[in-house]
Amino acid sequence: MRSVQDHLSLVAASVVAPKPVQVAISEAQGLLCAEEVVTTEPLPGFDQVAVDGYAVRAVDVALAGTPAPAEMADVDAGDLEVTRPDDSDDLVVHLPVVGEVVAGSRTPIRLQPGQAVRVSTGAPTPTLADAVVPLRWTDGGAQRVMIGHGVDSGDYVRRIGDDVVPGDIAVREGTVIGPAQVGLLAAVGRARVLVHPRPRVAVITVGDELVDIDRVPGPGQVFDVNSYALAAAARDAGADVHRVGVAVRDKDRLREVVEAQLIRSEIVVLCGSVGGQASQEVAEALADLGDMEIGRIAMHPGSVQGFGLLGRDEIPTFWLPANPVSALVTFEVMVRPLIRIALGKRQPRRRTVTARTIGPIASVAGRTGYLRGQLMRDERSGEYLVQVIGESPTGTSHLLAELADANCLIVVDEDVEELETGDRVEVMFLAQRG
Ligand SMILES: Nc1nc2c(c(=O)[nH]1)N[C@H]1C(S)=C(S)[C@@H](COP(=O)(O)OP(=O)(O)OC[C@H]3O[C@@H](n4cnc5c(N)ncnc54)[C@H](O)[C@@H]3O)O[C@H]1N2
Ligand code: MOO
Repeated sequence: MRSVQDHLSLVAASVVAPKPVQVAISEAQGLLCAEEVVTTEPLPGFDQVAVDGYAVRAVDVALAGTPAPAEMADVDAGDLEVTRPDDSDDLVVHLPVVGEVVAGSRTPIRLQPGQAVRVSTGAPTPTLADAVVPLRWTDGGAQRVMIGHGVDSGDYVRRIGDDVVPGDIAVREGTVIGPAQVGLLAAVGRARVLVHPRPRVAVITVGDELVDIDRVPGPGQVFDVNSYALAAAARDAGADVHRVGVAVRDKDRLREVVEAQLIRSEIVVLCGSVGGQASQEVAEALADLGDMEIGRIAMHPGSVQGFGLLGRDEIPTFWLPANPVSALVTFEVMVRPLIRIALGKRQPRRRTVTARTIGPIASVAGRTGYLRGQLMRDERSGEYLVQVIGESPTGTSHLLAELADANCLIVVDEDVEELETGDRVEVMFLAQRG
């Protein structure tokens, strides 16, 4: 019997990541960037107004909002006036408003000393203006504006290159492209980006008793659960999935179905009939396509598994055991990491933590156990606690509802048969629920 680690090393060595491709940035979400996206233009691309208000020279409004001297005469320097309103001890500055610039305006406006320009957020800053007085500190005047509060040079102005300057890396190679990265790509004018594409995964189920969910099962027949569940697991891992569904077991027809998937996939997953009588027939169908090795892996559930490099392009092809829990657990342990490697992920494995058991756990000696569990956190100590779902470690691989209740897999070492309450054990997170 081969150990999980040895089998995993063998299958992982076989994966060939698809070549990076250019995709539209709207298609890039969730994928890994395969290039250093170097900015060629500054961002913002020009000095911009950051708030609705009046563009001014800060020196012209320096007195606004300052206490009036005890004795003062109104200052009138050309069009600029400084006065003290009757109802206040503080000075205000009055400036002529010589124009208006809105966002998107193409005609540059020049401001002379002692003038103001009405501006809106995103508008190009008028030449010579070095600050904007927000509307709320003014009377909103159209011909002349009264300003009750001074600003410093640079206030409420976004400088060219504030965000990124030419030569900056907007998105690094290896970064997962999320909403902010998509935004940055658009901001620097990139319509397309080089990414690691999703590996294509085909899922085929085999079994005489299987019918698709759009049919009514006859006596002894069951719905094909696994092609749906495995397709969902592959998609969850990041693959581009083709769910073939139930294939007939006839040797020639099955070979054709598998062959058709080998030329359009990076990974093929077959599920069903690997352990029992029917396996011979499936094995014969696959024999023409390459060596499929069927053996026992030291894990439970899901010890019987097949793996081979099939077709002209030696496509990693898994043959997974069909009990629904075994199918999903073997996918989790063996196939998911391959999909993650093909995606370019640095960390292909699920996050694991050490947890303390809150009850005894039985496992099968000589095999690594992947048991359904409920992971919790002790509110006071912050420590992880874990409870196994179900009692028996064997004969329960059909209990899919138990897996649906689990939020983790408890990973029990090969040489451990019994964990006692309070023992420490490794736990693998499954997807977060709720
Ligand atoms: N001769 C042996 N028989 C079996 C062994 C063994 O070692 N030697 N191991 C048993 C264990 S444990 C498992 S797990 C399975 C291995 O998987 P198979 O692929 O051979 O399983 P099947 O016999 O095809 O099906 C098992 C079980 O699962 C149901 N099933 C099958 N496909 C689907 C599907 N797509 N959706 C839902 N349910 C499915 C099937 O009806 C059976 O009840 O083999 C044992 N036998
Ligand atoms: O090998 Mo089976 O997957 O234990 O139920």
